[in-house]
Amino acid sequence: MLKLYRFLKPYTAMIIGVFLFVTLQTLGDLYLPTLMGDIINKGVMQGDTKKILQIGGLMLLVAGAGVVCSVMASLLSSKVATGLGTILRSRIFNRIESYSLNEFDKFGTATLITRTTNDVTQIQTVTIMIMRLMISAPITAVGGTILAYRKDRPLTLVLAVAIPVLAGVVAIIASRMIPLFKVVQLKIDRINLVLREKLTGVRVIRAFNTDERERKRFNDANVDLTGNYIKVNRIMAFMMPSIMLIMNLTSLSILWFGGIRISEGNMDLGALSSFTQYAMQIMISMLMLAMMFIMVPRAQAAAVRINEVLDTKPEIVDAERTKDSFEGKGYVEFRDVTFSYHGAEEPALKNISFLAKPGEVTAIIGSTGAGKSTLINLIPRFYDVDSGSVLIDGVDVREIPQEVLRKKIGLVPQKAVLFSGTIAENIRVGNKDASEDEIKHAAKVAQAFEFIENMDGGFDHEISEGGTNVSGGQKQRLSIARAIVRKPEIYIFDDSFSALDFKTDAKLRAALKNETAESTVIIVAQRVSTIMDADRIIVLDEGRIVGMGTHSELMKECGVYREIVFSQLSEEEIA
Ligand SMILES: Nc1ncnc2c1ncn2[C@@H]1O[C@H](COP(=O)(O)OP(=O)(O)OP(=O)(O)O)[C@@H](O)[C@H]1O
Repeated sequence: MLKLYRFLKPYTAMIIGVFLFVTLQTLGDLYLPTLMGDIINKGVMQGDTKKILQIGGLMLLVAGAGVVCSVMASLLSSKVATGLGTILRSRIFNRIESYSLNEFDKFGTATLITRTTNDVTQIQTVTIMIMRLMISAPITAVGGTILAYRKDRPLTLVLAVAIPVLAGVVAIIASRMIPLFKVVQLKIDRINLVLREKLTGVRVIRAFNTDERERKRFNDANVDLTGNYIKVNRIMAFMMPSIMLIMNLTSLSILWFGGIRISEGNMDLGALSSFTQYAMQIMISMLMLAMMFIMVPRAQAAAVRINEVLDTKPEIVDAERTKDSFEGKGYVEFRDVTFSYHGAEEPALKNISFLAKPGEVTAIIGSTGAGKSTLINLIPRFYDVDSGSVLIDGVDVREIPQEVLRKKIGLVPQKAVLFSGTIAENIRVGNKDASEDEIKHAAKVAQAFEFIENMDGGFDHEISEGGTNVSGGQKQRLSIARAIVRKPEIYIFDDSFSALDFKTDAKLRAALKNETAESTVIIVAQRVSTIMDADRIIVLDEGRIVGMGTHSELMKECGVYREIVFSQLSEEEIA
């Protein structure tokens, strides 16, 4: 956790302020029992009303000042802790933003959300606690003991017995509670995961009537977390009465032995009253310290999880020496590329070599799981190759700054993603400087103009979260318009026409032809009709290229291609 506290640097002055106010408040609190003793001895016992009012006034003043200090300390410590929370959240977010897909695969989204929200809140809460108690608890414990000792030496023996007993009980309880606290975060991760899947997959869940199964999954995770909290609270329930018992027994012993000492004339009533209060202050401060030691490991677990995110360096970073002078505009070349996902036994792509040129359409076809999307993902450098190289305009993608590389590419992913906001804003994601006319033109090419115009508000129509208020085909067309408005050198369509009917598919491809005349177009498709007239068709099978050429060439030479074609087209269409 200390590692995270390096982010507290901008708050140094405020932290010093917190420590100062807490110290003043604690000193005030320690002074009050002495004043109480004085009021009894010098005022009440002597029947001196003036003295009572005098000391009483001073007590009010000290208590009032204590309240002001406490309010100030609370205010400043809250500011520091929430400030730390803000810094941590933005650091985590920035780090996650820099992750390549490998790191996303490694963590999973549910835990990244818990780490950015819940774990940071843990750190925030404990930081306030630490700032308040780190100073006040030791001062109270030590100062209280000295002052109590000065009031009556032999009576301190009671404390010498009570404090170790209290410490022992708290240690036993803490040792049981800390492991339970440590697993809370993991259980919250689980709930987040189930909840996320349930919410994003609600249509499938309804369609397949798996509500019961999902409810059970959520209930299991929920009951598991509740069970954990119940265990914690059971221990807490045992802790409070035990501690109160020890504290009350201590008070009783002090009053008992103090009474004996008073009757023997060795102590006065004022000293006994002060001593009792000091004893309580000492014990409460020890309890607070114990609570801190219980809470810190929980925050420590959160800190470890946050540090894991912050310390995970993205595997894909810009090279120290990057190149941005290119020998062309849109050449994509794979040279003997082999790639495996982390932890996979077999490479997803093996010895892939081909060249896609500007002004040409290169299509990739193959059965599901053949490696088509994987191949596409290597072009914008979402993953790095194991061996071989992917070159854009003669430069290895690993040597091109990622921003420059991705500016060259207009990617339409397999699963169209829309963000909440207007249709125009969604298209503008492709090019933030696009004019209204450019957006309309892109929509026209993507065959989206008509349906957009028919919507309430047209281009200002609001897309709901996750794009649920547009159809699958509409989503795909908006996603295509987004790529077009970018005017990239390289277009990549990853199975982006699958949700379109044949007529719209054909119209869109015809309109695209003019738009992409000078660009390199790479199309992944399941439908042969979509790619039949491509300049080059690459046939992938189990991660290898098993055929490359035009439709007619492949019909003659490539068995796998023929098989795909025969399974989809009628004989007239083939001819
Ligand atoms: N993130 C990942 N981590 C591990 N393995 C993966 C990952 N993504 C894909 N794979 C595996 O890599 C292989 C190729 O997957 P890919 O998505 O490239 O196939 P595809 O040809 O695009 O299939 P489809 O047409 O069904 O989309 C598959 O065996 C798949 O299980």
